[in-house]
Amino acid sequence: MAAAFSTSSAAAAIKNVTVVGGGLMGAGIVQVAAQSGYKVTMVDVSPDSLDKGRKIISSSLARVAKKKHADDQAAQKAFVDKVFDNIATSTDAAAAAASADLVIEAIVENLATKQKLFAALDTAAPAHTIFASNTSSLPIGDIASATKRGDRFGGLHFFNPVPQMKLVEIIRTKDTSDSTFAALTDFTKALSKSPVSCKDTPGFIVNRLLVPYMLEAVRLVERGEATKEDVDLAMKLGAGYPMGPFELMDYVGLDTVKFITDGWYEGGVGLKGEKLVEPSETINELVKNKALGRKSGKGFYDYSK
Ligand SMILES: C[C@H](O)CC(=O)SCCNC(=O)CCNC(=O)[C@H](O)C(C)(C)COP(=O)(O)OP(=O)(O)OC[C@H]1O[C@@H](n2cnc3c(N)ncnc32)[C@H](O)[C@@H]1OP(=O)(O)O
Ligand SMILES: NC(=O)c1ccc[n+]([C@@H]2O[C@H](COP(=O)([O-])OP(=O)(O)OC[C@H]3O[C@@H](n4cnc5c(N)ncnc54)[C@H](O)[C@@H]3O)[C@@H](O)[C@H]2O)c1
Repeated sequence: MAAAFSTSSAAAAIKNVTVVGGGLMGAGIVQVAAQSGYKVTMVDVSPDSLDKGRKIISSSLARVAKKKHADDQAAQKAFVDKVFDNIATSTDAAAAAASADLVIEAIVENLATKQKLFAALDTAAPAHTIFASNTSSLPIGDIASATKRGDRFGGLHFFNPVPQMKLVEIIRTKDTSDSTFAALTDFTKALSKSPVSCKDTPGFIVNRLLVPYMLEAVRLVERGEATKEDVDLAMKLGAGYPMGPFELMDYVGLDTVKFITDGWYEGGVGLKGEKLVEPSETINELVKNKALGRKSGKGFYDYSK
């Protein structure tokens, strides 16, 4: 039981990591954990999805390898091979969780789907295994309520692109034990990321500020006050953001932005019915047309050329 091991042994006990969901975020988490020496199993629903995850990792690792070993192709290949040696893949989440010390979930942003997954993993994983969700917006306590290991459950919120973004928000619920929190903090540091901690509150720190900002950018354009191109340029050159809000929404995925907004507007604690997070017809229409942003080749902008 987590309560039985000390801070340092809890952290040291994490050797095998299972990441469920090998999309934009899951693949990134698999990559940075494998790069840091953990044995990682990437789980997704089908061999095709796992292939997509492997491709995300390959192209990201190629960039990292080029940076590490500029003119040495053999060293680049050796680096990439070494990281892939630490990565296994599976379509069987329960089997993967059975040998994991830490399970990180990065599947679709839907409470019932996440609860169903964790309920199944709870019976399959050993007692010591820590569970973490990478949810952008759902209460960690609600997800954890599907399990009997609330003390060994926390939020581990990474940012996109995972290999590049240094921040991880660590969320503790009222039940998360000190040793679980310490293990998640030490794991984050072992990935060379900088942790911040936050209570289990909608959007944690970053998304609570970022999502209303992105929605207001959409409303500004809907009101005809400026073009999306000018809004993006303005926020890059006038506020020093690396991407404008429309570029960033396309980067995050418009389906994810919609899941977050809908969830909060329909029932997020303290945000229900708030104008600040009112769903956007423009985003709804784009998602309906499968224009999900970069990952589908089109969103606010066209990436197909
Ligand atoms: C909604 C969720 O819950 C929460 C979120 O995730 S919100 C989204 C948070 N993310 C952001 O805000 C991202 C904002 N954008 C950025 O920071 C930058 O535009 C960016 C890092 C994505 C790309 O940077 P940019 O300078 O435009 O491109 P580029 O020159 O290709 O890359 C910059 C560096 O990042 C590296 N990089 C970018 N993407 C990478 C990836 N997927 N894998 C590895 N390295 C990557 C590049 O190799 C390069 O490294 P270098 O400077 O050491 O040579
Ligand atoms: N996109 C972002 O910028 C971002 C940033 C931080 C956190 N998040 C959160 O991370 C999670 C994943 O987001 P994403 O952008 O990687 O989504 P994505 O759509 O790119 O990937 C989700 C992956 O999960 C797989 N999946 C779905 N249900 C599954 C199941 N039951 N078992 C196994 N695999 C399953 C899908 O096949 C897909 O490959 C969401 O909770 C999202 O809110 C997203």
